[in-house]
Amino acid sequence: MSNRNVRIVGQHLLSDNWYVLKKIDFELQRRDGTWQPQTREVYDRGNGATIGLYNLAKRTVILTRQFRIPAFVNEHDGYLIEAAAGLLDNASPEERIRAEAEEETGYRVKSVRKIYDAFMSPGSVTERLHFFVGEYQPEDRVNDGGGLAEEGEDIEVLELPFTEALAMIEDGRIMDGKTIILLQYLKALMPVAPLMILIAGADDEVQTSAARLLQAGHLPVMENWPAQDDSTVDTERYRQLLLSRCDALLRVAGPSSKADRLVALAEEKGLVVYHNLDVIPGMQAVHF
Ligand SMILES: Nc1nc2c(ncn2[C@@H]2O[C@H](COP(=O)(O)OP(=O)(O)O[C@H]3O[C@H](CO)[C@@H](O)[C@H](O)[C@@H]3O)[C@@H](O)[C@H]2O)c(=O)[nH]1
Ligand SMILES: [Mg+2]
Repeated sequence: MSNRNVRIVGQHLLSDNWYVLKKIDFELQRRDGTWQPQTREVYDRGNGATIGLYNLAKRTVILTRQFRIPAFVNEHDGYLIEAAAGLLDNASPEERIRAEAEEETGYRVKSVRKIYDAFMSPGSVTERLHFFVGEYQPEDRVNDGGGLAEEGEDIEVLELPFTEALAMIEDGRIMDGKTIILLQYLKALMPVAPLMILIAGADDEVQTSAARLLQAGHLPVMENWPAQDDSTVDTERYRQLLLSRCDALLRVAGPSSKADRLVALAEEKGLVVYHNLDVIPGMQAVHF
C-alpha cells in the first residue's frame, strides 16, 4: 500500500529464526509538513484467524486453555484461556479457521461468519487477525481437539456457560485480547440480561410456562388487560406497546384468537416467536 506521507529508507533483517523481525528506517511527514526520520522494529509472523464458537440453546461457548511463554515471562502463569485461533499459513481465512477450530477444539462447525479484521498490536506486529463467529452443535464434535502434539500444542478444551466466560473477563481469568473481543461481540447474539418474554395462549399453559421462565431467570409478561369490554380502551395499541418492549413472544398451546393476533403482530415486528418453551435460551440444563 502506498502513502505519500511515508518514505521507506531502508530495511534490515534482525532475525528470521522462526518468524521475521526487521528494523525499518523511514521518514514520516508530520502534520506540520516537516519530514522526520524514524526507526522501528517490526515483527512479521503472518496473518491469523480466530473464532467465537457458541451454542444458542445451551448458551455456552467453547474456549481453549494452553501455555503461552510470552505471557509467562510477563507476570502470568502462562496458561491462557483463548478462543480457537491460528496462523493462516497461506490458506484463506475461512478455510484456515474451520481447520483450526477442528484441530484445537474438535468441533467441525457447519457455518462460520466473518465479522471483522483487526490489528492486535499495531505498534510492533504486522499481523491482521480475521475474526469469525460460528454456532456449534454437540453433534459437531468429531474428535477431542487438543492441537498438534508434534508442534508442541497441548490444548485443553473448555465448554463454559456464556455468563461464566463474561465473569472470567471481569475477574481476570480471561486476559487474551481476541477472546475478550469475541465474547463482547457474542453478547449481541446471546443477550445475557433476562429475556422479557410475552406469553400468549390458554390460561393454564400460560401460568406453568411463566413459572418455568421465571425459574430460568427470564421475565415472563402476561397480556391480561383488566377491562376487556371497555370499548374506550385501545387494546390493539396496548399489545403493540407490549410487543415493542418484549424480546420475544411465547405462544403456548390452546386455542385463543387473542394469542393468534399477538403472534401475527409479533411476526410483523420481526420478533422471535417461540412455540416451544424448551428452545428458549437458558431453558436447557448446561452440561460440561
Ligand atoms: N519451534 C517453534 N514453534 C513456534 C514458534 N512460534 C510459534 N510456534 C508454533 O507454531 C504454531 C502456531 O500455532 P497456531 O495455532 O497456528 O497459532 P497460534 O500461536 O495459536 O496463534 C494464534 O493466536 C495468537 C495469539 O493470540 C495470534 O497472534 C495468532 O494470530 C493466532 O490467532 C504453534 O504450534 C506454535 O507452538 C517458534 O518460535 N518456534
Ligand atoms: Mg492456535
